Amino acid sequence: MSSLKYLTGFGNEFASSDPRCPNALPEGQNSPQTCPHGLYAEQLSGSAFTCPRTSNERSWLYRILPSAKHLPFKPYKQAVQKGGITHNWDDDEPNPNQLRWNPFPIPDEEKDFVDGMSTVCGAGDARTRNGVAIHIYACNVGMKNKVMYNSDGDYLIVPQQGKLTVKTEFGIMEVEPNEICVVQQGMRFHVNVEGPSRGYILEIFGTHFVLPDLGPIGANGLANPRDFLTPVACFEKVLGEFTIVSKFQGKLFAAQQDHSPFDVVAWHGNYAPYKYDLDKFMVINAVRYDHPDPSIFTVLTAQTTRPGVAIADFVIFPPRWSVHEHTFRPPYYHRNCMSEFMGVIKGSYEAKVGSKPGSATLHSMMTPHGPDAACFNAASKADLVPEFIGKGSQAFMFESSFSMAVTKWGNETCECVDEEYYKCWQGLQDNFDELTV
Ligand SMILES: O=C(O)Cc1cc(O)ccc1O
Ligand SMILES: [Fe+2]
Repeated sequence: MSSLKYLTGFGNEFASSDPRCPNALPEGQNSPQTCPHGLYAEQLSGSAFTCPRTSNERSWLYRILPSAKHLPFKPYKQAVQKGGITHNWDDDEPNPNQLRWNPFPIPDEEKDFVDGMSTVCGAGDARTRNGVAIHIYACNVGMKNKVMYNSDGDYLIVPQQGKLTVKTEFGIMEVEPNEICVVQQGMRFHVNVEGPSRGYILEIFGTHFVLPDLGPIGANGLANPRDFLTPVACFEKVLGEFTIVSKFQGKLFAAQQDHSPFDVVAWHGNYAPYKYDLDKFMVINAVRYDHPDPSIFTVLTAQTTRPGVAIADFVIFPPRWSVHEHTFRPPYYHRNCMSEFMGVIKGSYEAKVGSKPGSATLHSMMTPHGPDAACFNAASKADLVPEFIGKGSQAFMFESSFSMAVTKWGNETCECVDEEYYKCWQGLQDNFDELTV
């Protein structure tokens, strides 16, 4: 059981001060002539200064040394032979096929979170602040004196195997599989792992995740704000060589500094990392007939400027009761004007018999998909008694309004593309009863 403490709530105006150094938060103002304990004041802005209050995000950090004290950045090369991070969406030819990846391999050789990250697909642009990228991480050692920050966007991290200890400037979070965390643009973070670890990352450029509106659902439900956990201030004063890796315009750069960036003694504001336990999701569904759209399972959404249209939604398929009458209960067959990237955290996904943890699928814009033949045949004949589905399972979807390109690594060099995927629909029979026409 972890002894870490957290602040509760989504997007609150938090304030946190490391109890080892009392009264470190300046009172009544953000930038006193001299800060308590000789600290430096530093603002981290997550939105334009002039954003409306509802979307204005910033935090004030009181730290031993300002982030500016580092040596110049130079290009950083990930220790990978194939793959790695890219925003080059013309890396390969467009691929409209139904795609499935067998569980992404975890390397045998030592690899940390930064070097173990490769981009599968994405679209849009970090420079013009509108886009999305999906990455896989597969690693087995903690980052040594290496610390990362993302200048391009926010990371929503979905661990599938192995607990992550994510140390940030704001404090430390432990994130287990079936939990997620969000580390926003600019925040320095360090990832420690306890062994072979793997997961999925949704990156958004240009905005931040919010909770979806609830409309007629009312004031409560889906992911409840009080279940989001933000770390508390926890500083270290460590002198020594630190490598700061910056992801900037889709490329990595590294700079050296002689002190730990985790030297924030106190902070306040509403721009802070958080984690969420997917088991806390309050599931809503049909209780009479028909299969609702999966938007009912949205945990977090990153909206475009078009009302209701997301750069990306994070959607889960949690264990739940299925009670619909005279209904084909699994997902319907469909073609979507959105891109659907799905992964499996544990168990398997209800529409695909035998789908495996650590695997993924991509059904791109207008690419037809739906239950495989085995699922269709079973569900068409099933006795429609109330049934608890997905016990011990958790699948999820990153759904995006962007038409995503698959990278060369995603199409080929990851070496886990399931070339047979299309076959799962080939067994579907023509059941048309011509006698009734
Ligand atoms: O394709 C999928 O499996 C995801 C999905 C699930 C669902 O319940 C309805 C629509 C949908 O796209
Ligand atoms: Fe779908």
